[in-house]
Amino acid sequence: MSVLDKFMKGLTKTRKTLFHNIKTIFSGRTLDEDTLEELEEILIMSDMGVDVVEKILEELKDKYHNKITDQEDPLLILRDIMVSHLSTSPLILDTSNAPLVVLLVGVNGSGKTTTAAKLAKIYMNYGKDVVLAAADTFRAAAIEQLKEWGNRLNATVIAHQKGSDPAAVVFDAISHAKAKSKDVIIIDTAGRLHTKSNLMDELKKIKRVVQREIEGAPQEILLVLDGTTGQNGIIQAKAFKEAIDITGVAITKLDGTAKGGIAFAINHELNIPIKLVGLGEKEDDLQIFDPVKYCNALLGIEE
Ligand SMILES: Nc1nc2c(ncn2[C@@H]2O[C@H](COP(=O)(O)OP(=O)(O)OP(=O)(O)O)[C@@H](O)[C@H]2O)c(=O)[nH]1
Repeated sequence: MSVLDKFMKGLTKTRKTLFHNIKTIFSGRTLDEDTLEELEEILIMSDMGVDVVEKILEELKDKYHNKITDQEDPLLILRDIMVSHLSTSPLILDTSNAPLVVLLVGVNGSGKTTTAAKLAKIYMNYGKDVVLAAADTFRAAAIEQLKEWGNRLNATVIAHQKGSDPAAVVFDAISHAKAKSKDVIIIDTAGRLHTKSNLMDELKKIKRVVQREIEGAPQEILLVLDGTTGQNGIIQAKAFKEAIDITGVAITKLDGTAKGGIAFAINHELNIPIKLVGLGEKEDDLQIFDPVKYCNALLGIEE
C-alpha cells in the first residue's frame, strides 16, 4: 500500500462523513456566499478550529478576488492553502551520534505504548537497531504490552517490575544501548500517577538521566495525543508543553474519528510540529506526517 493509500484509508471516516461532496461544492470558478458557508461548515465540523478555518477562508477569498484561471483546479487551491497552515519537521533519523533517544510522553490511553512499538518499526525499517525502555512502571499491563511488541518486532525491551523507578529503567536501557552499540532508544513513560505534578516531576527526572548519560539527548520528546479527544486533548497537551520541551506531536487514532481535521487545531494551538500520525491499529499504521498527503486524503485528491 502506498503512503497516500495509508493516509486515504486512515482518514476514510472524516472524508466520508464530512468531506464527501467537497468536489461538488467546490468546483466553480467563482466563490459565492453559499459555497463559502458550506465549506466553512465542513471545515469547522472536522475540528480544524475556528481560527484556522477563518484564515483559510480569508485566503481563499483573496485568491478568488483575483479570479482563478481556467488552468487552476479549485480543489488544489484549497489544498495548498490548507497545507500552508500545517507545520511539520522531520523525525530525527540521524544516529551518527548514537544512541538517539526518543522520549514519548502523554496521558494514559493516548496510544503511547503502541506508538513506541510502531515507532520502533519505523526506525527498524531505516535499518536502525532499537531498544525499547518500559518506563511506564505505573501499569503492569503497559510493561507486558511493550514486551509483547518487542517479541513481535524482534526488538530488545528493557523492563523492571511494576512500581520500580522509571529513571532506573531508562538508565539500564542506556547502558544496554551503549554496550551493544544500539542506534535508538525509545522510552515509553507513564501517563498517570497519583498526582499530575508527580508525573511531570517523573518525566523531568527521566529527561535529566538521559541528558546526563548521553550528550545532546533526548533528541526527540514526542507528545502522543489521542486524535479523537478534540479540545480536551489540546488542553492536556498544553500541560505537558509547559512541563517539558516537546519536539513534536504524534497524533494517534485518526482512523477512529470523523473529526480528522484536528491536526490543524493542534498545530495552531500548541505551535509544535506534527511528526507522526496514527492511522490504524496495525504495526505499520504509524506514518511520518506528510501535510500534502494528509490534506489530499481529507479532500479525496488522488495524486
Ligand atoms: N485505531 C487505532 N487505535 C490505536 C492507534 N494508536 C493506538 N491505538 C489503540 O489505542 C489503545 C491504547 O493504546 P496504548 O498504547 O495502550 O495507550 P497508552 O497511551 O500506552 O496507554 P497506557 O499504556 O494506558 O498509558 C490500544 O488499544 C491501541 O491499539 C491508532 O492510530 N489507531
